[in-house]
Amino acid sequence: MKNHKVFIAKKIPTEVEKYIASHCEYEMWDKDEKIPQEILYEKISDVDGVMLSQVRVDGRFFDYAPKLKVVSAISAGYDNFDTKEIIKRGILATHTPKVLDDTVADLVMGLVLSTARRIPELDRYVRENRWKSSDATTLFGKDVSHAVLGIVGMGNIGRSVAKRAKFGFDMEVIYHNRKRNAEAEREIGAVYAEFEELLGKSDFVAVMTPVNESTRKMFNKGVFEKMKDSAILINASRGEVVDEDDLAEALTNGLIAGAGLDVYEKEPIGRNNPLLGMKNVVLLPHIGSATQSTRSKMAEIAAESMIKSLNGEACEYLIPELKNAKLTCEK
Ligand SMILES: NC(=O)C1=CN([C@@H]2O[C@H](COP(=O)(O)OP(=O)(O)OC[C@H]3O[C@@H](n4cnc5c(N)ncnc54)[C@H](OP(=O)(O)O)[C@@H]3O)[C@@H](O)[C@H]2O)C=CC1
Ligand SMILES: O=CC(=O)O
Repeated sequence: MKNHKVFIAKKIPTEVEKYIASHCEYEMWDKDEKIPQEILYEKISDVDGVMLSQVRVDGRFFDYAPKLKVVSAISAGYDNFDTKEIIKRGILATHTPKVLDDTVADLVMGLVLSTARRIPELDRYVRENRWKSSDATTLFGKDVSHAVLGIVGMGNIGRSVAKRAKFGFDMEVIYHNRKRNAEAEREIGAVYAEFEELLGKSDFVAVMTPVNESTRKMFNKGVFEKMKDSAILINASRGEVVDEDDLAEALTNGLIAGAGLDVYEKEPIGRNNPLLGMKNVVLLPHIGSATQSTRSKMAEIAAESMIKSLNGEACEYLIPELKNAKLTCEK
């Protein structure tokens, strides 16, 4: 008899499903589309653990899951978690940082290159049979090599971006965090800058902070005014870190030159979003960690974390707020 019952709110690889099946009774939402909220709330009514991503986990969620002990996010970001409520209810919460750093950093550099050299725009130009001469100055872009990259949020992913920028493109890397990152300074030669200094110096500003009280709408009109008018904003963190109305205005009025985005205030993006009509913007559908291999590893870690937590074994992937509150998985 298996002791625990869990619900997996998202399709996961078969190997990971087998691993869960060997430890628990389980049910899984195995469709590609997102699970409807009413089905999720029904499915969690008698489970001890749940694995999910991009679902709001708050008091209401817990009210539908009276037996719940563990919630395991298949993502590095856990801004969907109401951490105060999690601590109040004594629930264990885990996430999947680090395993996706290289994959997300590759995509960030992809956004840097595709905005700077206008790759999606010029791909359309060729397909639409508008190519007459490669000498036309109207096709020129900006250099990435040797340019200044300002990283706001030099954490796990920020550091992987910095490595690529420094050692792959010989960029000058500056960064801003609330606390200095000694490892990034020592290993990569990244130089700490105050926020305003970074804005004024950077050719590319890459945002890699979580969304929290200190970062929500951190990038707004006042900030765009302090950036170079030739600068490009890259955001693969969370849409809420950028005021999207102010960004659209800044791009229209030439306060900044372009943007490469993987994340938005509303996802999927609304059909009337003005960013859709701008050719100096490259838009991706929140796919930072979306490779087969990385998503499989994330599901594996999330599953192991859930099972270990349910069994009262040590788990390194507890969210930092629980570690800070001295909560552990161990019985
Ligand atoms: N597009 C995608 O698919 C993905 C997006 N993400 C997003 O990326 C975020 C970052 O991930 P990860 O690198 O693992 O997280 P980390 O926690 O390792 O790094 C976050 C960094 O942001 C800094 N930070 C936090 N608040 C501020 C602030 N107010 N000003 C400046 N810096 C700040 C932190 O430093 P300090 O505390 O010293 O300020 C820390 O260095 C995730 O939270 C998630 O939202 C993650 C994975 C995939
Ligand atoms: O956005 C994705 C994540 O892992 O966080």
